[in-house]
Amino acid sequence: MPTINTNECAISIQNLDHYFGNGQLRKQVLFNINLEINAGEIVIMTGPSGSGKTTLLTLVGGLRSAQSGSLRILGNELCGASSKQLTQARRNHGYIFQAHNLHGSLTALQNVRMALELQPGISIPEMLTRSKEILEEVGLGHRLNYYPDNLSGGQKQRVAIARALVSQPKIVLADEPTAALDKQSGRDVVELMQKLAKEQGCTILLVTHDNRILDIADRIVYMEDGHLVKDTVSAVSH
Ligand SMILES: Nc1ncnc2c1ncn2[C@@H]1O[C@H](COP(=O)(O)OP(=O)(O)OP(=O)(O)O)[C@@H](O)[C@H]1O
Repeated sequence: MPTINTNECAISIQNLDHYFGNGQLRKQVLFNINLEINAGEIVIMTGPSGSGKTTLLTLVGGLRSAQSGSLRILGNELCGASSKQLTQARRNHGYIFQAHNLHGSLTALQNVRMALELQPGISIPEMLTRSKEILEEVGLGHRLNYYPDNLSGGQKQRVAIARALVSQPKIVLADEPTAALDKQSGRDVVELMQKLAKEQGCTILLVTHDNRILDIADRIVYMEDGHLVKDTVSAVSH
Protein backbone atom coordinates (compact mmCIF):
# COMPACT_ATOMS: atom_id res chain seq x y z
CA MET A 1 0.00 0.00 0.00
CA PRO A 2 1.51 3.42 -0.89
CA THR A 3 2.34 5.72 2.01
CA ILE A 4 -0.48 8.03 3.03
CA ASN A 5 0.26 11.71 2.50
CA THR A 6 -1.21 13.38 5.56
CA ASN A 7 -1.32 16.78 3.85
CA GLU A 8 -4.00 15.56 1.48
CA CYS A 9 -7.74 15.62 2.08
CA ALA A 10 -9.08 12.30 3.33
CA ILE A 11 -11.41 12.28 0.33
CA SER A 12 -10.81 14.34 -2.80
CA ILE A 13 -13.24 14.00 -5.70
CA GLN A 14 -12.77 15.90 -8.95
CA ASN A 15 -14.89 15.91 -12.10
CA LEU A 16 -16.31 12.51 -11.26
CA ASP A 17 -18.90 11.07 -13.66
CA HIS A 18 -20.50 7.64 -13.37
CA TYR A 19 -22.58 5.54 -15.76
CA PHE A 20 -24.58 2.34 -15.32
CA GLY A 21 -25.34 -0.05 -18.17
CA ASN A 22 -23.99 -0.41 -21.69
CA GLY A 23 -25.01 0.51 -25.20
CA GLN A 24 -28.48 2.01 -25.48
CA LEU A 25 -29.12 1.28 -21.82
CA ARG A 26 -26.12 3.33 -20.71
CA LYS A 27 -27.30 5.91 -18.24
CA GLN A 28 -25.32 8.64 -16.54
CA VAL A 29 -26.07 8.82 -12.81
CA LEU A 30 -23.29 11.10 -11.52
CA PHE A 31 -22.35 14.36 -13.22
CA ASN A 32 -19.12 16.23 -12.61
CA ILE A 33 -18.97 15.70 -8.83
CA ASN A 34 -16.41 17.83 -6.99
CA LEU A 35 -16.02 17.35 -3.25
CA GLU A 36 -13.14 17.61 -0.79
CA ILE A 37 -13.47 16.20 2.71
CA ASN A 38 -10.80 16.89 5.31
CA ALA A 39 -9.47 14.35 7.76
CA GLY A 40 -11.68 14.23 10.84
CA GLU A 41 -14.66 15.89 9.16
CA ILE A 42 -18.20 14.51 9.52
CA VAL A 43 -20.10 15.08 6.26
CA ILE A 44 -23.73 14.17 5.73
CA MET A 45 -24.95 13.61 2.17
CA THR A 46 -28.65 14.04 1.64
CA GLY A 47 -31.08 14.47 -1.27
CA PRO A 48 -34.04 12.77 -2.95
CA SER A 49 -34.29 9.06 -3.68
CA GLY A 50 -32.38 8.11 -6.83
CA SER A 51 -30.16 11.21 -6.78
CA GLY A 52 -26.96 9.14 -6.69
CA LYS A 53 -25.96 9.21 -3.02
CA THR A 54 -25.40 5.47 -2.59
CA THR A 55 -23.59 5.28 -5.92
CA LEU A 56 -21.18 7.98 -4.79
CA LEU A 57 -20.70 6.32 -1.39
CA THR A 58 -19.90 2.94 -2.97
CA LEU A 59 -17.37 4.57 -5.31
CA VAL A 60 -15.66 6.30 -2.36
CA GLY A 61 -15.64 2.98 -0.50
CA GLY A 62 -14.02 1.13 -3.41
CA LEU A 63 -17.08 -1.16 -3.59
CA ARG A 64 -17.37 -0.37 -7.31
CA SER A 65 -14.75 1.09 -9.61
CA ALA A 66 -14.73 4.74 -10.60
CA GLN A 67 -14.77 5.27 -14.37
CA SER A 68 -14.07 8.89 -15.12
CA GLY A 69 -12.58 11.85 -13.26
CA SER A 70 -10.48 11.61 -10.13
CA LEU A 71 -11.28 10.00 -6.79
CA ARG A 72 -8.43 10.16 -4.30
CA ILE A 73 -8.98 8.38 -1.00
CA LEU A 74 -6.24 8.84 1.61
CA GLY A 75 -3.94 9.86 -1.20
CA ASN A 76 -4.65 6.82 -3.39
CA GLU A 77 -6.29 7.30 -6.80
CA LEU A 78 -9.23 4.89 -7.13
CA CYS A 79 -10.26 5.93 -10.62
CA GLY A 80 -8.90 3.22 -12.89
CA ALA A 81 -7.63 1.20 -9.89
CA SER A 82 -7.25 -2.57 -10.25
CA SER A 83 -9.48 -4.89 -8.23
CA LYS A 84 -6.46 -5.69 -6.05
CA GLN A 85 -5.97 -1.99 -5.30
CA LEU A 86 -9.69 -1.62 -4.53
CA THR A 87 -9.50 -4.55 -2.11
CA GLN A 88 -6.56 -2.88 -0.36
CA ALA A 89 -8.41 0.44 -0.21
CA ARG A 90 -11.48 -1.20 1.34
CA ARG A 91 -9.36 -2.34 4.30
CA ASN A 92 -8.95 1.32 5.33
CA HIS A 93 -12.68 1.87 5.71
CA GLY A 94 -15.37 1.00 8.19
CA TYR A 95 -18.89 0.48 6.83
CA ILE A 96 -22.22 0.89 8.56
CA PHE A 97 -25.38 0.07 6.64
CA GLN A 98 -29.08 0.33 7.34
CA ALA A 99 -29.42 -3.41 7.64
CA HIS A 100 -26.39 -3.71 9.94
CA ASN A 101 -25.31 -6.91 8.10
CA LEU A 102 -24.32 -8.79 11.24
CA HIS A 103 -23.70 -12.53 10.96
CA GLY A 104 -26.64 -14.25 12.63
CA SER A 105 -24.58 -17.27 13.63
CA LEU A 106 -21.95 -15.21 15.43
CA THR A 107 -22.24 -13.45 18.80
CA ALA A 108 -21.81 -9.69 19.16
CA LEU A 109 -18.21 -10.26 20.26
CA GLN A 110 -17.45 -12.61 17.36
CA ASN A 111 -19.02 -10.19 14.85
CA VAL A 112 -16.77 -7.38 16.06
CA ARG A 113 -13.68 -9.57 16.30
CA MET A 114 -14.12 -10.65 12.70
CA ALA A 115 -13.30 -7.12 11.54
CA LEU A 116 -9.88 -7.41 13.16
CA GLU A 117 -9.09 -10.72 11.50
CA LEU A 118 -8.48 -8.83 8.23
CA GLN A 119 -5.87 -6.65 9.91
CA PRO A 120 -2.28 -7.88 9.93
CA GLY A 121 -0.24 -8.27 13.09
CA ILE A 122 -2.91 -8.44 15.81
CA SER A 123 -2.77 -11.43 18.17
CA ILE A 124 -5.97 -13.30 19.07
CA PRO A 125 -5.92 -12.16 22.74
CA GLU A 126 -5.51 -8.55 21.56
CA MET A 127 -8.40 -8.98 19.12
CA LEU A 128 -10.58 -10.14 21.98
CA THR A 129 -9.51 -7.33 24.30
CA ARG A 130 -10.10 -4.63 21.69
CA SER A 131 -13.47 -6.10 20.67
CA LYS A 132 -14.64 -6.27 24.29
CA GLU A 133 -13.45 -2.72 24.98
CA ILE A 134 -15.30 -1.20 22.04
CA LEU A 135 -18.48 -3.15 22.83
CA GLU A 136 -18.26 -1.76 26.36
CA GLU A 137 -17.84 1.73 24.89
CA VAL A 138 -21.03 1.36 22.88
CA GLY A 139 -22.85 0.21 26.02
CA LEU A 140 -23.00 -3.50 25.20
CA GLY A 141 -20.53 -4.91 27.71
CA HIS A 142 -23.41 -6.99 29.11
CA ARG A 143 -24.35 -8.40 25.69
CA LEU A 144 -20.99 -9.74 24.45
CA ASN A 145 -22.23 -13.29 23.95
CA TYR A 146 -25.67 -12.47 22.60
CA TYR A 147 -26.62 -13.41 19.04
CA PRO A 148 -28.11 -10.68 16.79
CA ASP A 149 -31.59 -12.25 17.00
CA ASN A 150 -31.61 -11.56 20.72
CA LEU A 151 -30.63 -7.88 20.40
CA SER A 152 -32.89 -4.89 19.68
CA GLY A 153 -32.53 -2.89 16.44
CA GLY A 154 -30.58 -0.16 18.22
CA GLN A 155 -28.30 -2.70 19.90
CA LYS A 156 -27.61 -4.43 16.57
CA GLN A 157 -26.71 -1.11 15.02
CA ARG A 158 -24.39 -0.40 17.95
CA VAL A 159 -22.65 -3.74 17.32
CA ALA A 160 -22.30 -2.67 13.66
CA ILE A 161 -20.72 0.62 14.79
CA ALA A 162 -18.33 -1.24 17.09
CA ARG A 163 -17.41 -3.55 14.21
CA ALA A 164 -16.84 -0.61 11.85
CA LEU A 165 -14.66 1.29 14.32
CA VAL A 166 -12.73 -1.46 16.13
CA SER A 167 -9.90 -1.40 13.59
CA GLN A 168 -9.65 2.40 13.96
CA PRO A 169 -10.27 3.11 10.28
CA LYS A 170 -9.38 6.50 8.82
CA ILE A 171 -12.72 6.67 7.02
CA VAL A 172 -16.19 5.46 8.01
CA LEU A 173 -18.92 5.24 5.39
CA ALA A 174 -22.51 4.96 6.56
CA ASP A 175 -25.61 4.44 4.42
CA GLU A 176 -28.89 5.26 6.18
CA PRO A 177 -27.62 4.00 9.55
CA THR A 178 -30.75 5.20 11.38
CA ALA A 179 -33.40 4.16 8.84
CA ALA A 180 -34.55 1.08 10.74
CA LEU A 181 -34.47 2.73 14.16
CA ASP A 182 -36.91 4.71 16.28
CA LYS A 183 -36.15 8.35 16.98
CA GLN A 184 -34.25 7.87 20.25
CA SER A 185 -32.25 4.83 19.11
CA GLY A 186 -31.35 6.65 15.88
CA ARG A 187 -30.15 9.65 17.81
CA ASP A 188 -28.11 7.49 20.23
CA VAL A 189 -26.49 5.64 17.35
CA VAL A 190 -25.32 8.75 15.47
CA GLU A 191 -24.13 10.47 18.62
CA LEU A 192 -22.09 7.40 19.38
CA MET A 193 -20.61 7.43 15.89
CA GLN A 194 -19.78 11.10 16.28
CA LYS A 195 -18.12 10.58 19.68
CA LEU A 196 -16.01 7.60 18.62
CA ALA A 197 -15.04 9.24 15.33
CA LYS A 198 -13.91 12.44 17.08
CA GLU A 199 -11.90 10.37 19.59
CA GLN A 200 -10.20 8.44 16.79
CA GLY A 201 -9.90 11.42 14.40
CA CYS A 202 -11.67 9.54 11.65
CA THR A 203 -13.60 11.00 8.73
CA ILE A 204 -17.28 10.12 8.33
CA LEU A 205 -19.34 10.29 5.16
CA LEU A 206 -22.95 9.48 6.00
CA VAL A 207 -25.92 9.21 3.63
CA THR A 208 -29.31 9.88 5.17
CA HIS A 209 -32.89 10.99 4.62
CA ASP A 210 -33.24 11.50 8.36
CA ASN A 211 -33.50 15.26 9.02
CA ARG A 212 -33.34 14.64 12.75
CA ILE A 213 -29.63 13.83 12.66
CA LEU A 214 -28.32 16.60 10.38
CA ASP A 215 -26.93 18.51 13.35
CA ILE A 216 -24.18 15.95 14.01
CA ALA A 217 -22.48 16.97 10.74
CA ASP A 218 -19.71 19.51 10.27
CA ARG A 219 -20.94 19.89 6.70
CA ILE A 220 -24.00 18.87 4.71
CA VAL A 221 -23.88 18.17 0.98
CA TYR A 222 -27.02 17.88 -1.10
CA MET A 223 -27.41 15.70 -4.21
CA GLU A 224 -30.08 16.10 -6.87
CA ASP A 225 -30.37 14.16 -10.14
CA GLY A 226 -26.73 13.08 -10.00
CA HIS A 227 -25.42 16.58 -9.31
CA LEU A 228 -23.94 17.87 -6.09
CA VAL A 229 -25.99 21.04 -5.85
CA LYS A 230 -25.26 22.38 -2.40
CA ASP A 231 -22.38 22.16 0.04
CA THR A 232 -22.98 23.94 3.34
CA VAL A 233 -21.19 24.15 6.65
CA SER A 234 -23.66 22.91 9.23
CA ALA A 235 -25.06 25.88 11.14
CA VAL A 236 -26.20 23.75 14.02
CA SER A 237 -23.23 21.50 14.73
CA HIS A 238 -21.04 21.87 17.80
N1 LIG B 1 -26.60 -1.26 -10.22
C1 LIG B 1 -27.31 -0.35 -10.89
N2 LIG B 1 -27.58 -0.52 -12.20
C2 LIG B 1 -28.28 0.40 -12.90
N3 LIG B 1 -28.74 1.56 -12.36
C3 LIG B 1 -28.49 1.77 -11.06
C4 LIG B 1 -27.77 0.84 -10.25
N4 LIG B 1 -27.70 1.33 -8.99
C5 LIG B 1 -28.34 2.50 -9.01
N5 LIG B 1 -28.83 2.78 -10.24
C6 LIG B 1 -29.53 4.00 -10.65
O1 LIG B 1 -28.67 5.10 -10.36
C7 LIG B 1 -29.43 6.20 -9.88
C8 LIG B 1 -28.89 6.61 -8.52
O2 LIG B 1 -29.17 5.59 -7.57
P1 LIG B 1 -28.64 5.64 -6.06
O3 LIG B 1 -29.04 4.37 -5.42
O4 LIG B 1 -27.21 6.01 -6.06
O5 LIG B 1 -29.51 6.86 -5.49
P2 LIG B 1 -29.77 7.28 -3.98
O6 LIG B 1 -29.72 8.77 -3.95
O7 LIG B 1 -28.82 6.56 -3.08
O8 LIG B 1 -31.25 6.76 -3.72
P3 LIG B 1 -31.95 6.27 -2.36
O9 LIG B 1 -31.99 7.48 -1.47
O10 LIG B 1 -33.29 5.81 -2.82
O11 LIG B 1 -31.11 5.15 -1.81
C9 LIG B 1 -30.88 5.75 -9.85
O12 LIG B 1 -31.48 6.21 -11.03
C10 LIG B 1 -30.78 4.25 -9.83
O13 LIG B 1 -31.91 3.68 -10.46
